[in-house]
Amino acid sequence: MRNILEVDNVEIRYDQAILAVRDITFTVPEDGFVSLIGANGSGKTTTLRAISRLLELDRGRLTRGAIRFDGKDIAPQSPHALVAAGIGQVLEGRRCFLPMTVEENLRTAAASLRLSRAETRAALEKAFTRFPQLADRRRTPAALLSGGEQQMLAIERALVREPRLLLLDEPTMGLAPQIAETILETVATLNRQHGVAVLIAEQNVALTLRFAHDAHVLENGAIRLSGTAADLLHHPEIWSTYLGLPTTAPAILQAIPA
Ligand SMILES: Nc1ncnc2c1ncn2[C@@H]1O[C@H](COP(=O)(O)OP(=O)(O)OP(=O)(O)O)[C@@H](O)[C@H]1O
Repeated sequence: MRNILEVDNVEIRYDQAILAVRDITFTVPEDGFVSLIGANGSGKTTTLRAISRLLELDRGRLTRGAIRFDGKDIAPQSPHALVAAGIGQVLEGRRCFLPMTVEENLRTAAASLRLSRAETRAALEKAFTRFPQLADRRRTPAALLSGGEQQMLAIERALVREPRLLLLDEPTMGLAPQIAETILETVATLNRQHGVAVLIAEQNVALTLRFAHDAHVLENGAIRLSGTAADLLHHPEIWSTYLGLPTTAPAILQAIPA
């Protein structure tokens, strides 16, 4: 399968000095679901923001290496052009317009992308089919939604343009386990049934490894471990560092095929 995203030996600095990430190399296949795992400050957000070219807003800069989306270097492209080319991003912190209703939030996203009326109607319908909870609350201001519903709305705002690659920055942060699972299940369905490639940054390692195909563990701005999600689920370092488990295989993981 062709790679929709290639991150090639990337180094990123902030303020021309602070080295945030280095030697980052990985790919996302066109039908891939790839997870970046790591503690606070390990470099997940920096990597995602580099891909959508939002780094400059934080005075960050790619100082080495290259990022290619769909075979093309992203460096000369604007964030807007990358959205038009097929990158959808759900930033950290569930960005939606709080005073606006669910429907208004989706319509605003559609309008900013200059979708036609028919396209907007279709996008709304798809959003409400994927997350029926949002359909029930379509006239509710986003401020009155639960954290999980706000995350669903933030994801749907990114999907309005039908991206080919969806970037998600810690979508399950602070959510109840059942809601976190619903969110990742929906993302996995999008990937499986609609062929949307996914790159997700997550601290919820156990959950993300259940859904991702491949994962990379970031530590202090560098990739420490890479592998299939199944391999990493069986890696003692993952159990001890990220799952808080002893380094002998817990029974629950024995059931998962290697
Ligand atoms: N705007 C910035 N200016 C300077 N340094 C920054 C900036 N943003 C991030 N960093 C530094 O870059 C490194 C990577 O941070 P980053 O936010 O990418 O990690 P993260 O894994 O996404 O963590 P979190 O889960 O907290 O978002 C950290 O050392 C952080 O302090």
